[in-house]
Amino acid sequence: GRMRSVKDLPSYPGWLPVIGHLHLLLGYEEKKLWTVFKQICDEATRRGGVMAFYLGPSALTFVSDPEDVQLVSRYCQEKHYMYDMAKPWLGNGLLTADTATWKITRKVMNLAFTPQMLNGFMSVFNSQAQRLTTQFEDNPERTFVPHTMLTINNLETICLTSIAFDPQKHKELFERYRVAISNIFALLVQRFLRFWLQSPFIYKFSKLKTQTDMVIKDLHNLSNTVIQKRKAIIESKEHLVKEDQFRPLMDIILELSKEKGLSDRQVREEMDTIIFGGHDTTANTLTFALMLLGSDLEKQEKVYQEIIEVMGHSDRDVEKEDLLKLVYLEKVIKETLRLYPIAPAFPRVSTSELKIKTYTFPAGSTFVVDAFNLHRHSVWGPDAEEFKPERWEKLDSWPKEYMPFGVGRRTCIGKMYAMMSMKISLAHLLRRFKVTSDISKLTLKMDSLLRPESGHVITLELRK
Ligand code: HEM
Repeated sequence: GRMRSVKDLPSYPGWLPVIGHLHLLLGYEEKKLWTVFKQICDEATRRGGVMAFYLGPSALTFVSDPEDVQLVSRYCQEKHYMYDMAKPWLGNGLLTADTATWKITRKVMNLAFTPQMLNGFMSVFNSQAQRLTTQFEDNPERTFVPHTMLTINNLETICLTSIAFDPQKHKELFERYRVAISNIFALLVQRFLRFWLQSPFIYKFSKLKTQTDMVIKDLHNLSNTVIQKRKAIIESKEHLVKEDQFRPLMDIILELSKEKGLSDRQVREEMDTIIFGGHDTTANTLTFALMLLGSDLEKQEKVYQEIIEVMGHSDRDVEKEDLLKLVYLEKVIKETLRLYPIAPAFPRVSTSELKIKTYTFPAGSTFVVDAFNLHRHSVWGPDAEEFKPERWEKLDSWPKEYMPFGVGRRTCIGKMYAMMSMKISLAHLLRRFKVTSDISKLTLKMDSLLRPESGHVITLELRK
């Protein structure tokens, strides 16, 4: 058939000259952002799986059909300028780096994210899961929103494993860091949504910039201090490390940095990026998993029976060997990430001409991969909306219609870390408690991630 140009693309209703669809984003509110975003994604699906949404004059093309998503993930490596808004904090760390820089640093970082390193983290994952279980048990309420406890636990874990910062020893500093990190994203998203502030000139004189700069200064101070201290420790002592022994990521990266010529600043940017990438991602996924299992007691029982089969009726730590045997639990986590991909969409920019359906896109076009709808595409079958961990028995381990950890080469570096830590947390929690909840009451919101907004209460019953 005849190829058409971008101008012929169906466009989302409500387009206005000059500003395009930006006015739809006005009135910043996380819940609204998710509502608008979901409407755009759903409309794109209705319009045949490819549709434009205009940020001013520049089009974002939404795609959610498996073949189109494949093309975009293969041919569009460059990140969108909206990532630049996080650069004052994360600099050229993996997440925000331009492709040329990323190619070099990702190779170095891959050398740190090894199975040995993860095995060394098992003790931290286990003690953090024990801690969480105790907190749930000590909570005076049997029915409560677990989200804050999960989020704090998640941040503690990433601080321990990445920079060996122990929140129990530095309670005040940790609390300051926790508040700063929860503020920074709200501030960055505000800049994006108050689109006039995207202009560096206007932004320069705004109150938002003053606020943001202060928070970033705090965040940088903390990571700089911790890194410098650690560097001194490493250099002052003989560093004998046994295999499988815990070593924070930073040690490995500091070592590699000498070999590979990373500056102190680069080390800081990578550590800040790791902490950002891992600070509440597993917490959100765990909240969704508890909601799903709490609303389906039959499947929860199946998980429980598996845990008992593998670990017996003890409260011992989860060992490396156990992880491989907790196969149904793994399916539960995958299915949770299918229905609730915490990163529901990824913007990417093409570096060459690209043909999608009947349209020809020039280099420099922006696509938004809509993972939320991809995960509900008809290829998943008529029960795509249902929580069915069993479906994974018949699927490839990572089918191409499944992208909870991102697209193309710039996928999540923390995927194995996340799977391991979530498995361990759930094994500890689910053998101690029976969870009930009502997922039909769950509402969602979005800032940098997809999060529960309300209705995410759970009720715990201690298992005998
Ligand atoms: C359930 C847990 C997690 C999910 C669903 C998840 C998802 C993702 C996704 C979708 C991306 C790609 C983002 C994009 O294209 O812009 C990504 C990138 C990244 N994630 Fe994760 N993530 C998780 C946990 C973690 C953890 C625990 C860490 C750190 C230990 C981490 C560190 C990173 C980093 C550094 C990147 C940038 C990678 C690069 O561009 O090279 N993530 N993650």
